[in-house]
Amino acid sequence: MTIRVVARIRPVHQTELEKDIIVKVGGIDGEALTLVKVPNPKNEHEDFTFQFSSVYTEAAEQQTIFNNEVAPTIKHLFSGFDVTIFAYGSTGTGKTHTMRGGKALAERGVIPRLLSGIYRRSRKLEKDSKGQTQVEITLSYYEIYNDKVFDLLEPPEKRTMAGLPLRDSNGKTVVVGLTERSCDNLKDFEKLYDQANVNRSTSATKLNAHSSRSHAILRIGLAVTTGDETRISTVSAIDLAGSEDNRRTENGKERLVESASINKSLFVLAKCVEAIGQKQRAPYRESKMTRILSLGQNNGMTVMILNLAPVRSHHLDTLSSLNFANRTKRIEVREVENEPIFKGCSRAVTTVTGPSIQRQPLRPLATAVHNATVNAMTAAKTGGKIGKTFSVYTDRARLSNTNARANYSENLRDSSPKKRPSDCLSANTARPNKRSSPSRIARPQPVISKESLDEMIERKVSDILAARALDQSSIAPLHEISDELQKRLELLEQKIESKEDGREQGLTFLLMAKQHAVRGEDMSALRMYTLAKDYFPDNAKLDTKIQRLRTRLEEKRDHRGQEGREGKSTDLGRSTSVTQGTVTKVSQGCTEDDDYHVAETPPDNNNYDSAGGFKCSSKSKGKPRGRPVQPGWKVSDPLDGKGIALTPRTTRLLDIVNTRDLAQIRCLRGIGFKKAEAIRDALGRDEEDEFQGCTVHSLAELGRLKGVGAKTVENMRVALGATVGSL
Ligand SMILES: Nc1ncnc2c1ncn2[C@@H]1O[C@H](COP(=O)(O)OP(=O)(O)OP(=O)(O)O)[C@@H](O)[C@H]1O
Repeated sequence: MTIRVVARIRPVHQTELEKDIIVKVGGIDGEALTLVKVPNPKNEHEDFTFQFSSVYTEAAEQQTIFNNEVAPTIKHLFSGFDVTIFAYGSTGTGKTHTMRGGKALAERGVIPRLLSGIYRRSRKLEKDSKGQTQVEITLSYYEIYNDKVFDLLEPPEKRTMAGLPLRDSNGKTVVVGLTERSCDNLKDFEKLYDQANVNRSTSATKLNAHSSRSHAILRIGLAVTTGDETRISTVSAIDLAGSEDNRRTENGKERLVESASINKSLFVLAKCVEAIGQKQRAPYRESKMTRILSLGQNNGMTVMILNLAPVRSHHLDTLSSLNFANRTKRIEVREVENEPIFKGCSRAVTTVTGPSIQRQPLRPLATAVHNATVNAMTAAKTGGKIGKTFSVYTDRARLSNTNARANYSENLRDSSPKKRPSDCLSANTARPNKRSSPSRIARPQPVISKESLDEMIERKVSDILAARALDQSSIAPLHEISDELQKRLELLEQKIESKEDGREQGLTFLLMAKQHAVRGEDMSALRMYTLAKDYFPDNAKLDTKIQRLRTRLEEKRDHRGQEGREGKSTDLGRSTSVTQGTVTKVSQGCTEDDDYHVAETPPDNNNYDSAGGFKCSSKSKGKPRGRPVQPGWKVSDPLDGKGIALTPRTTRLLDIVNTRDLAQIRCLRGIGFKKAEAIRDALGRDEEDEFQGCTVHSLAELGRLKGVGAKTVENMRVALGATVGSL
């Protein structure tokens, strides 16, 4: 199913003239309105024609738009599908009017009507099930203003300069720290919504007296619980800010900054749509709005309402919007409903259906009608002065659209919950068992030279990896592959994947080593180089570096030892013992700037608790510093475990990690929900549980946990510096 795009043309304003109307609408063969026609700015006698699922004129009422475009999605929302409804258009075209509308009953926009529909259905469901089914509705509402996210359910005084951060969680972008309010009835909703809208950034511009200066996103969470099964789905109703031509707005400085931010995010959105159309990687991360909207990535249903002004003064903006919408309508969205959550079900289920599976593949509708009127295209391209090109729909398109609305309802009916992520899982994740294909077995084996075999393998591997990156399910079936080829293919694929992972990790260690070395932190640099060695075992240059650092550290230690014996500079009380493959360090006075501190004496048994855990010398004397190494935990790093004293900062970091408490771990810098879960799972949920939970004793051990890595460790550690600084 593709994104449903419908166009709505607003009435002419009092300040505008009827004679300036340039936007015309039509239908194919006199059927429902689906066409928008706008003259070519270079040649008024020629029209650009665009086709959408539905087109609404200025006469269309709020109720009609809701009934036709939004009401049908409510049923699917209750079946566990996510729904996204967003209004797009340049400034003053009626986006806020469509989404929010006025206070009078007839003027109410899509959002209040949607809520009304949801409450009505909830009550019916609860009543019909005689209370067996319970529905909980929650709301969050926020705006993206100057590329910063602000909670609209909180008063503006509570805003921080930086706004709220975004995180990726289970394939969805979430706003961290957003208020979520439970809302039981329409009255409460309206109160909350009205209050929140007061908090929204709006200003008067020359083009709109109440121009939205931000993108506003209302998220309605629905949890339908029957017995021990809960189905969660979300509607996102988004009122985007409108693009502005600042030659016409005469915006002042502040408005210009806002405008630049709005235009930039809309530009990124257009780039995303363009990239999806060309099967390229979409630059979602270039703007917060595109990350949140995740056009083409979010499962479920997406409806875009394209708002247009009918008059000439908006001519270029109208064409630009139409062109954008024309591309958007080709984006496919996957109809996958959210998996139900069962009481007592472990989180591991969600990791299995993680981002790579839930995320939407970025590909255009292969069979989409390409709307291009050759004449119009040529005119637009050769136009010269107008720096915009338009790909335009032709009236003679073969697409039969006899009853667009009926088709839509049909589509929705077809998309009833037939696919569940878990059902799709095997299709998406399991590699096709090519050997079991009878056709393949029956086929005579082709005679292939070794060279061409190698070439075929490499090509196939790149194809598969590329396809996997885009969409697991889109891996093309492999034809005509012999058993031998298949075997080699799998081996090579494994090799490439593990090599890539390792290389990347090794390079990260090298980079960090260099950074430490530049800052003169020889001990840390040595540690990072030693870690990198595992990944580049034959690198002679690396050996030299490690050796040089060891020598330097030994010299320093000797120098300090000498100073100590001479009674000088004993305040730091540092010494280092560096032996082949092992750096032994014990802290006398743990400071903040270095993780590795040395004691005047080599480590002895006093530095360990009875179970082999670490005890900090001096400062934390008597306090056990580590926990016993649990069975199953492998300490292989020469720099780990015994002999290393930890700074307060490192200790704090390890303590947090060892709590296995997701909330605490998530507070660490660079750790989102997914990473926190990975860490917790790597350690075992609970020390007592069946995983035989283990404990992390050093940064190196932490860095080796799945999904962590040295860079993340360093980030967490550095960020903790401020909080433990006083220790
Ligand atoms: N279908 C419509 N019927 C009646 N009035 C409309 C309609 N669409 C828009 N308007 C009016 O046009 C004006 C501009 O609309 P609105 O503020 O919704 O535009 P917008 O696209 O949200 O603009 P911005 O991007 O600047 O926020 C408002 O006064 C609104 O009431």
